[in-house]
Amino acid sequence: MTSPVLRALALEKTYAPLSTGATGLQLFRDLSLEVSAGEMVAIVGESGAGKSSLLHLLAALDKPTSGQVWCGDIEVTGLNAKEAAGFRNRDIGYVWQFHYLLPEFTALENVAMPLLARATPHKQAMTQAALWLDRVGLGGRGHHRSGELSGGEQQRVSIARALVTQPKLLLADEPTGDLDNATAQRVFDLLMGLHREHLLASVLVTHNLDFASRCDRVLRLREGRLVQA
Ligand SMILES: Nc1ncnc2c1ncn2[C@@H]1O[C@H](COP(=O)(O)OP(=O)(O)OP(=O)(O)O)[C@@H](O)[C@H]1O
Repeated sequence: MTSPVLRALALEKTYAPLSTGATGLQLFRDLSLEVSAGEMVAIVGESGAGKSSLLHLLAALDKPTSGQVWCGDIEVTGLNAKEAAGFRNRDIGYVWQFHYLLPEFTALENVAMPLLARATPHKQAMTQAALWLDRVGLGGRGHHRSGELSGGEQQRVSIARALVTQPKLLLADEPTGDLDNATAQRVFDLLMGLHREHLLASVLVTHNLDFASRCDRVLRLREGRLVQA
């Protein structure tokens, strides 16, 4: 039995009350999660349940009040800001609801960005980016500025950008939330295909119960914990 790629252990996250009058909030209590290579776990839950906040903890974009996150043998929760940035660049592919591409840069340049950020030689980065654009079905669009592409195409580019570094872990936060039904279906199929092909450990946050049901497991975030949906 292979050990899980991702382990979240007894996570707690509490926001303290603020002097502005904002009340405190206990978002997670004793929340645990394990995801293995080749497994896609869907996380569903009401708006405000904490789905995005959980992905932020898993990706070292935020720290829990207590508990640990491990990715392989890296204790994610123990990383300082610089180490966390390196960890995200190396080990995580993150797909957001909004693509966050740089509109003035070409699709190729956007996909190459994470490789260039880790000082991969320019030519090598561009070759890898072109391969990944091909894999998401946009081989012919590499020299178009990302702002000239449709919403579905932009999300495909952002998937290529997330995976160009060949991470072990894929975190996707409502990746189809901004798309019409047919485009959402195509983008989900693409993500699922790449997940399987690369044997990723994947966590998909979605409000789409049809997509969730196609994942290996569906967990519902309720009252600060993950429960079987
Ligand atoms: N820095 C913060 N301080 C206080 N509360 C916060 C902070 N960040 C998030 N929250 C609160 O945590 C809760 C969970 O937010 P989150 O965006 O994770 O929910 P979600 O399940 O992803 O919602 P949606 O489905 O609408 O995207 C919300 O009530 C939000 O206001």
